[in-house]
Amino acid sequence: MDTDLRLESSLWVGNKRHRAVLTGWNFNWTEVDQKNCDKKTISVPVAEVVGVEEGRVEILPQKLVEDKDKDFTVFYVKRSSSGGSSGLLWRLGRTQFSCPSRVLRDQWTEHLRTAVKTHSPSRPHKLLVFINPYGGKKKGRQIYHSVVAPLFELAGISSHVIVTERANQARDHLLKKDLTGFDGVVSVGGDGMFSEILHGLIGRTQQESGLCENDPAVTLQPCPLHIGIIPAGSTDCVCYATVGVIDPVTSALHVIIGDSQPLDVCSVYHASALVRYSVSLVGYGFYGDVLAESEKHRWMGPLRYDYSGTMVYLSNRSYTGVVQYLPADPMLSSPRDKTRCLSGCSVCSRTTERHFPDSGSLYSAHYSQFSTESEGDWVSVEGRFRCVSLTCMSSSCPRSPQGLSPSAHLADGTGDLILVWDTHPLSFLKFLHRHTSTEDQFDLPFVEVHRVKALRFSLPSSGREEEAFGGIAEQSVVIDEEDQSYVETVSRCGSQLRLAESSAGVEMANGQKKENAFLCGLCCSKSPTVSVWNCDGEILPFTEILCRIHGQLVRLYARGIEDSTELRWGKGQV
Ligand SMILES: CCCCCCCCCCCCC/C=C/[C@@H](O)[C@H](COP(=O)(O)O)NC(=O)CCCCCCCCCCCCCCC
Ligand SMILES: Nc1ncnc2c1ncn2[C@@H]1O[C@H](COP(=O)(O)OP(=O)(O)O)[C@@H](O)[C@H]1O
Ligand SMILES: [Ca+2]
Repeated sequence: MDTDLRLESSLWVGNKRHRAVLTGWNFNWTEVDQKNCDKKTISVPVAEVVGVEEGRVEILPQKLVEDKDKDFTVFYVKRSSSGGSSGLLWRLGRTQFSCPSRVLRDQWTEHLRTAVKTHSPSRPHKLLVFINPYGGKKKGRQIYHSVVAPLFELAGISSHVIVTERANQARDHLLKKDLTGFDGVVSVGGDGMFSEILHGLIGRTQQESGLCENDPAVTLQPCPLHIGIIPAGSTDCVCYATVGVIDPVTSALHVIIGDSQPLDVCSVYHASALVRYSVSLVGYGFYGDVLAESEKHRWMGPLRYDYSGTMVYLSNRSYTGVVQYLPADPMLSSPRDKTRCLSGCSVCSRTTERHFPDSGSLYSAHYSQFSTESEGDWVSVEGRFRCVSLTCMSSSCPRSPQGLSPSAHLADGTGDLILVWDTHPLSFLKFLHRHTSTEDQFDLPFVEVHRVKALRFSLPSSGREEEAFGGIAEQSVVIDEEDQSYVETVSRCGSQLRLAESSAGVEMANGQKKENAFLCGLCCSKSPTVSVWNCDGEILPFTEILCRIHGQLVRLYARGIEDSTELRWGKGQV
C-alpha cells in the first residue's frame, strides 16, 4: 500500500522550487536552490494533515479560494511553544503548492487524500457537539463558531450542534437519544460540561451492555464514542491535564486528526448506589468548602475560585474522618517518583497491555480485581484533616501547572490519594502555595500521598453523632427515577436548608446555580463539623462515600502532554 502511495516531484512554493516527497506516512518538501543544494526540509506526518484543497485556499478569518488549476493547498498541524503552559500549542499550518501541470496536481491531491485515509483511520466523520453558552466567560458559542467550526469544515467533518438551554441537557440527550452514526461527542465548555457528557456516555454504554452501575464490583464497559473537549470553562482541568494547554485551536486539531487518549474514571458510591463519576478531583475539606462557597459567587466567573479560596483559607477549618484505601501495586509506579505522564507514557501503555491484551479492542475488558480483593488489603487511618483529595490524573490547570499530583497518570488504572493532616494555617498555606510552583507539595511532614485503586471515607463514630445534632443531617433523600434527580433536605447550623439538586449538579437557570448557604461557618461562631465533597466541580450531598478507579473507561480526542523540550531540540516536525 505504502509503495503505491509514494510520489515524488518538483513543486513550487511561491517562486522557489522544492523537491516534494510523499512516502505513504510522511509528506515532506525541501527547497532546492540554483546549485541544486538542499535546504531545510519541512516534514509533516500524514496523520497530521488536516486537509488538502485544490487551488490557493485560505480559511481564516474567512474562506478564500483562488481557483488556479495547477495549484493545491495543504493544511497541517504546526507546533509552537506555548510560553507558560506545560504542553505545545498546535496551529494550522498552510502551504500552497504549484505544479507544472494539472495532471500532476490531481495526482498529488489524490495521493495525499488516500494517504490520510490509510494512515489516519480513526478520524471522526460525524460529531455531536454540545455548547454550554454560560460556561467560563460565556464565550462558548463564539469560540465554537469562529475558531472550531471552520476547522471541522476544512477537515470534512459534519457536526450536529446543540447549544444547551439547561443544565443536564447534554447528559440526558446522550442517555436517551439515538446516537447512530456519530463517532464522537464534543464538549464546548468547562469541567462541568465535560462531566455531563462523561455521565451521559458512561451511563448509556452500561445501559446498552445491561450492566448495573450501582454495583461497585461490576467491571464497567468502556465507552465506544470518543470525547473531545474545546475549553471554554473556568478551571478547564481535564483539557489542561490531557493536552497541556488551554487553547481551542489545539484541541480542535486533536479532534480532527482523531487522536486517542484513554482516561481513568473514578466512580463514587453512597449506600450501595452510584452517586457520580469523576476524572479529576474528589476532594473533601478545603476543596469541598471552596466549591460550596464559590457557588454563591458564580457571577464573578472564573475568579470566584480565588475569592472563595481566600475566604475558606481564612476560615481555617479542619475535619475529622476515617480514610480507608486499597493501595495500588507499588512496583509499577509511585506518586513520588518525579516522573510525568507524557504523550506515549510507558506506565499507561503497560496498563493498556495488562487490561486490553488484544490491543485496541475496547470490548475485551473482563477483568475485575475489585470484587476479589480481600478486606485485609485495605489500609485505614483516622484523624483530623485539612483536606482529603483523590485524583485520577495530575489535575493540572492554569492555576496549578503541575497539578494536585504532578506524577499521576492519565490511564494507569489508579488514583492518587492526598491526605493533608490538620496543621498550622501558615503550613497549610505553604502546601497550597507549592501547587503554583515546581516545589514538591508532598515534601511536608503533614502531607501523605498514596497511589490507590479504591477509597472509603466515613465519619468517626463521635463525628457521626455530632453530624446528626450539629452539622449536616441527611434527613431525606427522594430519588426521582424519571430525570434521575433527587431532592435532599439537610439541616446545617440548626437552620433548614433545602437543596434541589440533580445527580449532575445543583439546578441552574440561566447559568446561575441555586444558592447553597454552606459557609455559615464564616459568619456563625459555630464552625461546621463536616465538609462537603467536591466531585469535579459538583457538590456531593453525602459525606460517607466509596470510590473505585476504573482504568481507561473513556477515550478523549487527545494524546497526553507533548514534551516541549522536543520542540526546543528540533525533534518536533516542521
Ligand atoms: C496560594 C495559592 C494556592 C493555589 C492552590 C491551587 C490549587 C489548584 C488545584 C486545582 C485542582 C483542580 C481540580 C479541578 C476541579 C474542577 O473540576 C472544578 C470545576 O471546574 P469548572 O468550574 O471549570 O467546571 N474546579 C474546582 O473545583 C475549583 C477548585 C479550585 C480551587 C482553587 C483554590 C484557590 C485557592 C486560593 C487560596 C488562596 C489563599 C490565600 C491566603 C491569603
Ligand atoms: N444552558 C445551560 N444553563 C445552565 N447551566 C448549564 C447549561 N449548560 C450546561 N450547564 C451546566 O453548567 C455547569 C458549569 O458549566 P461549565 O461549562 O463547566 O462552566 P464553568 O467551568 O464556568 O463551571 C455545568 O455543571 C453544566 O451542567
Ligand atoms: Ca490514573
